[in-house]
Amino acid sequence: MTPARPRGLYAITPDDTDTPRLLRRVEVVLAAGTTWLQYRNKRADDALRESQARALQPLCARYAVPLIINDDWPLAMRIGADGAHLGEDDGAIATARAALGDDALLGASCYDSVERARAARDAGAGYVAFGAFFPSPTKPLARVASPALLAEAAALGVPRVAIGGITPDNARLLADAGADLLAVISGVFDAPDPAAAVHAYRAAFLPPDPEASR
Ligand SMILES: Cc1ncc(COP(=O)(O)OP(=O)(O)O)c(N)n1
Ligand SMILES: Cc1ncsc1CCOP(=O)(O)O
Ligand SMILES: [Mg+2]
Repeated sequence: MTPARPRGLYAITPDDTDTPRLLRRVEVVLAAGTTWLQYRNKRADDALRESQARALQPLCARYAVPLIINDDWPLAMRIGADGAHLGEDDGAIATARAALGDDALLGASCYDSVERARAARDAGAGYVAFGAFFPSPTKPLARVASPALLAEAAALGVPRVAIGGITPDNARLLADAGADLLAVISGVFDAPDPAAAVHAYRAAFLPPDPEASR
């Protein structure tokens, strides 16, 4: 299942229907050091989602970054992606686990509920995601979660992902609260310098820089 304790940035693609541009934007983020990449595109139709996901595969492979497909585990299975991420409307975790096999990265949205996370883990989720922790420009109506949830979920024994309105300025609060991965769309892809943003998110997992407070 999920390899030992991944930590860092879990970048999620923006709704970009221009495939060459999407690939250019993603490559900057991969080169800067994202830990995982999720392909998510709410503006693409099925055919475009499949072709974009397939185009991202060799790029992710070049940087040794796992590619996880949002919403659609059959697409992940068809193209042999590294995994899938499922929310409450995206099908049963147990069905996806049975189809994708033990090695797939399989994540479940758990919103603000540790009970939901426990059930997802028991059904085969390899990581659990909570949020939104902060107002999200991408999903303004997302359910709200409190950082204390991340510590409560530690006992589940699977990586904990935080999502929703995460910026370089609030990232450390979530890392310190127990998040293993910070899932981010706008904070990375809408940043004036996406590579610098990736570095800033990664820094949230490092000891504080004593020079910064001088
Ligand atoms: C890592 C991660 N966490 C949560 C989500 C949200 O999933 P879902 O609730 O299905 O919402 P959509 O992303 O489909 O709008 C996610 N995609 N990734
Ligand atoms: C998919 C999703 N689920 C909860 S918030 C969110 C969007 C995250 O995007 P951003 O990092 O721009 O807030
Ligand atoms: Mg979904």
